[in-house]
Amino acid sequence: MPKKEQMKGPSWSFCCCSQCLLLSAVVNIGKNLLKWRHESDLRSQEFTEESTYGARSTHCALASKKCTVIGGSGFLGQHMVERLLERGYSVNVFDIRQGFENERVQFHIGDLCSKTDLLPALQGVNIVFHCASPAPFSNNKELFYRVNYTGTRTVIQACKEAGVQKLVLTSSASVVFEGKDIKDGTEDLPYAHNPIDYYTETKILQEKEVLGSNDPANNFMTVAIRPHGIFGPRDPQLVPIMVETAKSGKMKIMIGNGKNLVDFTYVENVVHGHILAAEYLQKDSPLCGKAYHITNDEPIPFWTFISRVLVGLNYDAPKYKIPYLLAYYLALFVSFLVLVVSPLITIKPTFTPMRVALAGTYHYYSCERAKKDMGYKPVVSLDKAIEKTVQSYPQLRRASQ
Ligand SMILES: NC(=O)C1=CN([C@@H]2O[C@H](COP(=O)(O)OP(=O)(O)OC[C@H]3O[C@@H](n4cnc5c(N)ncnc54)[C@H](OP(=O)(O)O)[C@@H]3O)[C@@H](O)[C@H]2O)C=CC1
Ligand SMILES: CC(C)=CCC[C@@H](C)[C@H]1CC[C@H]2C3=C(CC[C@]12C)[C@@]1(C)CCC(=O)C[C@@H]1CC3
Repeated sequence: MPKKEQMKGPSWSFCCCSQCLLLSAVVNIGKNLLKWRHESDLRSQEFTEESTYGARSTHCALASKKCTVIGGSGFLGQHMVERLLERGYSVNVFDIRQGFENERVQFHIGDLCSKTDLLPALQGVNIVFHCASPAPFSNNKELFYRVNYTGTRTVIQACKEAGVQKLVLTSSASVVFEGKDIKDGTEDLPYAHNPIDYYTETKILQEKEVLGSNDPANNFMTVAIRPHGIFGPRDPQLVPIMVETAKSGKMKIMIGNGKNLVDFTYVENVVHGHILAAEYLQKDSPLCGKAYHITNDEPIPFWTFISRVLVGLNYDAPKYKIPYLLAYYLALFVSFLVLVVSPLITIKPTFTPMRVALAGTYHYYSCERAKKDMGYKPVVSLDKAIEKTVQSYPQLRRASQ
């Protein structure tokens, strides 16, 4: 809407004959209209230029900017919150713990499996980002099922009850991965019949629930973002595990021939994909009820990525190679031994068939659908992302010997 002063009536000039008055009034109205039009063009230009979120986001961004990030204390969640605040959203965080301090954020601490806990965090909210999950390497099957599956059903019910219009789920590209090569996989690949672990099995159940609940006729729209291998500053998982493995001397051998391409996705790109999805998710948009891969769009050989991060932190890159199948059957054998001795002792092996599969196969995904439907383009290149990540972990850097 034009500002008040731009709406004010025409200003009268010195001659007071009726023709001059009329002429002057028309000229002034014309001038004011042109001025308003020009300023409103500038305003919308400014918005679309400052944002990388495309023209369609204008409507949504102006309509409602109140959101809740479920899992907002976690690695991805914290980055989501920071970017949303920068974009002018008002942000609630719902999480089982408070991961950081920020006076601009309203924290709601609770368990997402409880609707009573959830509802206060969803009042007056238009968009919910659901990026909470138990850690993928946990062995607790019951917890995965309870949080990822039944908990997500509770999130959906609570959203509907609170009148939330958009639900954006953080799923995972692994929902289609069965431990066999995937090259440039699209979202049309079927869900894995034999998911690599129980975490992935429950991510599949979760995604199906969220996409199945899409109901634009009743003003409830859902979309699932499938990132892969998220990394970046403050990640407690990927880089710390790599460094831990290197420190223990177990990072000397590459699994496979070292050529298998994999997606590693910088956290800011993942965040960008989520916000785009939320802003493009409209009643008539193709996003409704669909899944979208979000990657760096620069697949890299798994061992090249590992080596670049390790060398960046002053550790040695792995040098030796072991054939993939040999490593896989060895890991199967280790799992079998662990099972046999499990009544006597509990061992948590690091060398598991699932990890061998992740390290030795191709698994990279096409993000063409996200490019087409929401204008997605990574905002940070892989080179820059690795550089930023390495710099962000001074405490993990090996002192020069
Ligand atoms: N990291 C990766 O490479 C990938 C991750 N994803 C998905 O991205 C999402 C975010 O992952 P990431 O940021 O790495 O995970 P984090 O573990 O860092 O963050 C998840 C957050 O959710 C919280 N949480 C767990 N259970 C509950 C619960 N019952 N109620 C409320 N909050 C809960 C966690 O608390 P606490 O820490 O105490 O458990 C944590 O704060 C997840 O859905 C994951 O499946 C997808 C692809 C790749
Ligand atoms: C050889 C070695 C010790 C490598 C360390 C890197 C791994 C910790 C990561 C390499 C690929 C990553 C990955 C995930 C977790 C961390 C890695 C195994 C996920 C399983 C996280 C959750 C998902 O949704 C899928 C991810 C696939 C890739």
